[in-house]
Amino acid sequence: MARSGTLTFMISVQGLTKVYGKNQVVSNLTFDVKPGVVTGFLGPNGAGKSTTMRMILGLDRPTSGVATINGATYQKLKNPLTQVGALLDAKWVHPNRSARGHLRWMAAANGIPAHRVDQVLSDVGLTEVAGKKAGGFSLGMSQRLGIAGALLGDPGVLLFDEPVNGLDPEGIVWIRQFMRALADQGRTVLVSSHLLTEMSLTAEHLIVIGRGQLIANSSVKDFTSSAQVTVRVRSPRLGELQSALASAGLRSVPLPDDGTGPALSLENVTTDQVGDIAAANGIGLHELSGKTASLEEVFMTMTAGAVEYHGDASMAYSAQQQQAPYGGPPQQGQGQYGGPPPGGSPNQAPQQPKQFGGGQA
Ligand SMILES: Nc1ncnc2c1ncn2[C@@H]1O[C@H](COP(=O)(O)OP(=O)(O)OP(=O)(O)O)[C@@H](O)[C@H]1O
Repeated sequence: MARSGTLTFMISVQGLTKVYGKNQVVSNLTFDVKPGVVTGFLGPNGAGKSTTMRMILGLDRPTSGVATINGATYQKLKNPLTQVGALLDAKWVHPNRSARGHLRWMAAANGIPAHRVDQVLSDVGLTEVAGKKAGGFSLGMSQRLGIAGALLGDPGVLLFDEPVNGLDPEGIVWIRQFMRALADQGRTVLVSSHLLTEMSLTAEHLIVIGRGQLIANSSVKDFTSSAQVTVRVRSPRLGELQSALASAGLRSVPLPDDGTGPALSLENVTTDQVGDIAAANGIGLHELSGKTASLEEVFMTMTAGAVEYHGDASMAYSAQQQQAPYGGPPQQGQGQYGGPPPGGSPNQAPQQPKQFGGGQA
């Protein structure tokens, strides 16, 4: 929980930088992630989200800067799984181990009481398939199992890397609601995604990065209201209208005739302004329309030029991800997931996660 009366944030990133060879993949990132809201960590593919999360979790060493959880680096946390949980790769699980067996192993390796296993299985709706081999789980079930693992130590801080990737609509809604419930309990929840629309439905706050650099750190509301409005106007007296608009200080650009006749386009003005100027000059209009950029258009504009295309480096990264998984010693068989789910995906309604006891921070 937040430390009342202090400004201690649950996750704090200060000047975090990571260089691989000649590539600076995370550049001087500074931000805090606060409890009680879902914070979206947004950026195009290759922007550096996973690398940042891995540095926060002590899995990658920063080239410079520091990331802390509850005021300490991951390495210095006492009983780390009781302070922070993470889902980095849902398929990271021994395929021949049952869901319950996997969690029992994790609990035993981290000194967590065994009774937590059935609690978190119930929280994520996997009780009925707890005895089935995790290797046969659907992606949605695997994500639930990964989330159960992250919750095992009842931590106040949670990180989820692209948790909705590849999920069906039902699974996406479930995860969205579950994340919000976790935040409502006072936890700090950082969720990465490359999809702004998805994040705008899940998160209240956004940290946006492109090419490893901070692009925005704002509420979803502020971020999305920065969407640009484009006004399109047609008139039989277009030349006169353009002059009148220019006299009023509004710059317009002629649009090619799309079959409806020549038109003008204006940015960052309202249809009211254009209509008033036309009326004041006695110019009739045949069309006056405003179009707000979609969220994805805003995102694309903001991160333009910041999209990293994966080359050989991504292969190096995949190889590295096969190393020690988060939360315990390495397991065999990582990435060998396959086969149909044994009992289909658990269709039950999302349950509220167990009330967060707090007290860790
Ligand atoms: N171990 C590594 N060695 C070399 N380059 C790496 C390594 N890990 C990551 N990178 C590179 O760092 C950049 C950022 O990768 P990262 O996975 O952090 O981005 P991301 O925002 O999480 O994107 P994605 O969603 O595609 O994984 C990419 O260019 C990636 O290839």
